[in-house]
Amino acid sequence: MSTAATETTPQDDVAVPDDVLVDVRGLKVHFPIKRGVFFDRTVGHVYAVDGMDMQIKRGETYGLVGESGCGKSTFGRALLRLEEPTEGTVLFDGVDVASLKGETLRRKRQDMQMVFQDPLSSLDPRQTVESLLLEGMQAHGLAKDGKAATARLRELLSAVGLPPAALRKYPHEFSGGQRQRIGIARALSVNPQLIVADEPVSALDVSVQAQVVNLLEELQEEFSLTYLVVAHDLAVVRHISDRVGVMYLGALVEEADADDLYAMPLHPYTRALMSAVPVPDPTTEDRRERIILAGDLPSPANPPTGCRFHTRCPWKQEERCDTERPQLRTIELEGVPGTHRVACHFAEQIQRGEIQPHEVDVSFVEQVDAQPDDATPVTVEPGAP
Ligand SMILES: Nc1ncnc2c1ncn2[C@@H]1O[C@H](COP(=O)(O)OP(=O)(O)OP(=O)(O)O)[C@@H](O)[C@H]1O
Repeated sequence: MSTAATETTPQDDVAVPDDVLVDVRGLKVHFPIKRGVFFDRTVGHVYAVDGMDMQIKRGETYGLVGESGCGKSTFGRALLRLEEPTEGTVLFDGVDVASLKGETLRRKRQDMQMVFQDPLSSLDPRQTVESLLLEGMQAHGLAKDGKAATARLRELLSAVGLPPAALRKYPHEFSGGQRQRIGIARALSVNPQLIVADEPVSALDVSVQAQVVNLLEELQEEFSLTYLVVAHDLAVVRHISDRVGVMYLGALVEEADADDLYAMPLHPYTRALMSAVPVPDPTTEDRRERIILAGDLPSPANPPTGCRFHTRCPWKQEERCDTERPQLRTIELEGVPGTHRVACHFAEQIQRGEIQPHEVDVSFVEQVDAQPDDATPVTVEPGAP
């Protein structure tokens, strides 16, 4: 397979194409670690997001995956300016979110909403569903007259598959799946363009997960929504996403159209993550290597030098991996023009099989449970035997 690569850096000064809703360049969110009696001494930083560079296109679903602690949630929150960026820019519809203040920021927030993992903790238990939904609408001047507001509330409930009687109830009176529907209705209530869904189904029973994923897909179609879905679960992300980004210790290591990424993972970390997901049809052709990663995720307060993944990488080569941090590069694979990006010095050689993994147990998975096409999401535990 022939490959060619072009270097891109987060700071490249290129115009944002019309089809891009969110353009993120060199985004960093570092949290100070405070010590001392009055917590007035900064003794270090947690490099939660450390150089994110990506675009989300209008109307697409971008799935962001990675292990717990890699910075996914912080990144999602920073897009909505719920976290202050330390460095870098987030352009939303051409406007630099970091430059907004007061009323302009509040108005922009109407276009960007968040759906959380645990609806119970994100919904005030003392408020009825009616009050929860009205709150955001009123804050943005969308529920001026009572009759129109009531009609809108009913419309929202119907959109998320809840009966009008739900309006008078409190969050604890609903099941987990229903509560997530309320959380989604609340996000929808202000007519956003972008919804950041942070682990939207991981707190739900497996049987309910697919229903909520299907609902998100239906709503996207109906309301022309753009989604960033943040999840540790590759199966959920695969099901719902047009494109997928894989995050490791604060930055993307790989990004591609979902089908391409799953068909041809190029980064060693993506390969390891994927190798832990059961295949739908474990025939001889579909057998694949299971890669066991050595060690835990390093602390984001003390990330490794060079390639962040080098301490666990089964393909690690010589010194360059220890000392030089690889940039995300566009890899042009035959038949897949220019949409696959990877941050690995040796991606092409690994892909061509010129470099083999070492010091790890790489074995073929003989037997995995067959999964139907709309497979139940599977929790990915990198490194699990
Ligand atoms: N407000 C904060 N102050 C200090 N450290 C923080 C803060 N928020 C997050 N962190 C740290 O930043 C790192 C990234 O956290 P984040 O929640 O973004 O990761 P994640 O990939 O979403 O993981 P999870 O799925 O467990 O939420 C973690 O080490 C976390 O402890």
